[in-house]
Amino acid sequence: MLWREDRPMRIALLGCGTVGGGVYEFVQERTDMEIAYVLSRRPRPDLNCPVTSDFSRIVSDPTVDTAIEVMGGRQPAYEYMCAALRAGKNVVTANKQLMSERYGELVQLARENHVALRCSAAVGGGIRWLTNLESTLDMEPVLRVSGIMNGTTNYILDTMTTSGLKFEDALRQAQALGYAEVDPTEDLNGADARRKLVISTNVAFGCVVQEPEVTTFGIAGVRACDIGAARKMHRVVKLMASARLLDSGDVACYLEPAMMPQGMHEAAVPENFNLISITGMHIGKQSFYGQGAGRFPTAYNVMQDCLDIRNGLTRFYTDKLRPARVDNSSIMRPYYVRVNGMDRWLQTRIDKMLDCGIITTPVAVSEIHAWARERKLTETGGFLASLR
Ligand SMILES: NC(=O)C1=CN([C@@H]2O[C@H](COP(=O)(O)OP(=O)(O)OC[C@H]3O[C@@H](n4cnc5c(N)ncnc54)[C@H](OP(=O)(O)O)[C@@H]3O)[C@@H](O)[C@H]2O)C=CC1
Ligand SMILES: N[C@@H](CC=O)C(=O)O
Repeated sequence: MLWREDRPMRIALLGCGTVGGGVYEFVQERTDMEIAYVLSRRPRPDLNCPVTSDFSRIVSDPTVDTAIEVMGGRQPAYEYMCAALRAGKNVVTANKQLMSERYGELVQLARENHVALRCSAAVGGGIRWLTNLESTLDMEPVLRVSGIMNGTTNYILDTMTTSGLKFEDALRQAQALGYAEVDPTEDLNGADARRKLVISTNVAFGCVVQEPEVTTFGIAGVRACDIGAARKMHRVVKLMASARLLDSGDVACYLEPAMMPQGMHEAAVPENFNLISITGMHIGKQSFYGQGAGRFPTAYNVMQDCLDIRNGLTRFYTDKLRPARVDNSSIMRPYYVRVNGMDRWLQTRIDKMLDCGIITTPVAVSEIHAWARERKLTETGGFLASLR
C-alpha cells in the first residue's frame, strides 16, 4: 500500500455524479485527503482540481494512493479497478454490479497486490453494514443475513402504502431524488438488490455464490390492490433479501417481495431507508438501519472506507473464497399470488381466496420462483409475495 502519513491521502475520483459529487464536496472540507484527479469524459469547469479523461495518467501517477470508483457499470469501471489494484493503489467502490459479478477475482487481485479493496457503499447506501458484518465475523459465525437492501423500491412501496401514490409517480420521485440506478429496471426487477445480497452472502459465509443462481422476483408488477390485500391482513409489502447457511455448506439465497406483519421492524422502514440484519450464533438478530440510497449518505460510506484505509486498513472484509451453491428448496412459505388466469399447479396449492389474489399453502421458494418465471408472472401483470 502506498499510503504515507506525512501527506494527505491522494485520491483519484473516477466519476463525479450523484455519489462522486458528494465525495468531492466532503473532501473539500478536509485536510487529511485531497482529490488528485477527477476522471471525467467531459469538461468540468465546476471542479477545483485536475480533471482528465485519460485514465493512464492517473494509474501511472505514483502519488495517487487510492482510487474511488463511482462511475458505475461494467466497463470501463472493471478495467480501471483492476489496473488501479495492479498498480498498488487502494480501491474504494460503490459498484455493486462489479463487486457481485467479479467478487472472487477482485478480492484475489487486491490480496495479491497487498492493497485494500473496500465497497461499503455498495450495500446499504449510507449504512456501515459490511463493516459491521466484518466485525461480527471476528467474533462468531453468521448464520443468516436478511433485510431491505434497495432504497428505490422501498421508497415506491412506502409511498404507495402511506400516501396512496401511483407506482409510476413514486418511481419518478425516487429518480428525481437520486436513488434509482441509471436504468431503474435494475431496481424494479430486483437486480440491484440481488447484487447487494450476493456481496453480503459472500462476506457473511466466506463463500462465492454466482449471481444467476440467486432466484429473484422484483416489484415491477405490484399494484394498489396488492398493497390493499396486505393491509387487510395487517401486513406491509417490502422487497426482502434473504440468505441462510445450510448444513451442507451451501446457502439458501433469494430475493422476493414479502408481506411483513405490521409489528415487525422491516414493516416500518420508510422512504429510501434500508434495514439489514445479521443472525449470529450467539448474538441472535442484530439490525442496521439508515438511508439506503442518495448522494450524501452513500458518499459518507465511501469516505468512511477512505478513513479506514487512512487508519491503516489493508484488506477486504474477508479472505475466505469458498465456492458455494444456492439451494432454495428447503425454505417453505405461504405466498400471496395474483395471476391472470389459474393453472393446474396453482389450483392444487390454494389455501384461501382473496378479493384480488389467493394465499397458497406453504411452497418451497425454489418451486414458486420457477413457476413465476415460467408463467412470466411480472410480464403478464401478476404479482407474488411471501407471507412472513
Ligand atoms: N445513487 C445512489 O444512491 C447510489 C449509487 N451507488 C453506486 O454508485 C455508483 C455511481 O452511482 P451514481 O453516482 O448514482 O451515478 P451517476 O450516474 O450519478 O454518476 C456516475 C458518474 O460517472 C461518470 N462516468 C460514467 N462513465 C464514465 C466513463 N466511462 N468515464 C468517465 N466518467 C464516467 C458519469 O459521467 P457523465 O456525467 O459524463 O455521465 C457520472 O458523472 C454506481 O455503481 C451505483 O450503483 C451505490 C449506492 C447508492
Ligand atoms: N438504486 C440503489 C442505489 C443504492 O444502492 C437503491 O435504490 O438502493
